[in-house]
Amino acid sequence: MSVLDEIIEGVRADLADRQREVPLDAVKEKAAGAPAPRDALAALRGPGVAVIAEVKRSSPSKGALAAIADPAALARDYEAGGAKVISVLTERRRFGGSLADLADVRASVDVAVLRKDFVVTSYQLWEARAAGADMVLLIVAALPQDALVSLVERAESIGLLPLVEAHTEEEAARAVEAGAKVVGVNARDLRTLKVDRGVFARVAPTLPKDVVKIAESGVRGPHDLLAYASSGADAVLVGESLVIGRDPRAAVADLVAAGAHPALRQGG
Ligand SMILES: O=C(O)c1ccccc1NCC(=O)[C@H](O)[C@H](O)COP(=O)(O)O
Repeated sequence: MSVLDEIIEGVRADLADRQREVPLDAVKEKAAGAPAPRDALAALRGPGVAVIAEVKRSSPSKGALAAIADPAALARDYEAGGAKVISVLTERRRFGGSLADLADVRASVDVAVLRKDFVVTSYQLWEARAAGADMVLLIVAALPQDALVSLVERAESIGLLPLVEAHTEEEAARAVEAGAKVVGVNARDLRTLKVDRGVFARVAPTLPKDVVKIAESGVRGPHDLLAYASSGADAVLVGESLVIGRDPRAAVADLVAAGAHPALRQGG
């Protein structure tokens, strides 16, 4: 069994518990009362290379990273540094996250918020919207194509912008076929956890021009952002290097400054 399979097994078990406790209609009712979605697509299409900063306590590859007692305070620091979107890992067993973290973050910042999890059913989309999420991650490797297509459609229909994640050219083609407007290319192979920063340069050029391209994982500082930008990244998604550093606000600001360099893309 791969790491991804193991994670999804745990996600399904936790999901079954929540579905027993809270019927879908109750989640939908909560989603109806959630604040209107923020325009994440416009934020990502703006000038420069956007920074998506992640709230990440732990990971299967590194174990415990940072305690993060107050995710909302961390998110405010990220926003003050210039992050365009805040990503919140809501998976509990391996990442130490929760939907409560996401709701706290969403109530504390003015930028869009991404639910980063292992979504396998539309119930999780409704949960995301009910907690205030504006974007949701869908991982191609975790979903058969018919499920991916229907989750992309359902996400959009309830006001969530799907970020569809690929790791290979074949997965990127599946993301586009499923109708993704935003595709993330993850340098981390979720089956083996190996990080290869060269993956983005191989996969991103196969994506259509109008698709927003996000380079995920392995950003240690501005030099990695610049390398991804030179291969066509519209945005980078950064977790570990921000949460383990001493000054997350300054670390984001350094990335944002690098991404605003006039030699890089200017949006549109
Ligand atoms: O981070 C992991 O070890 C991991 C393992 C298995 C599935 C997903 C995993 N991470 C999710 C992510 O994609 C990253 O949190 C995100 O891209 C940020 O990456 P990084 O900046 O390298 O923390």
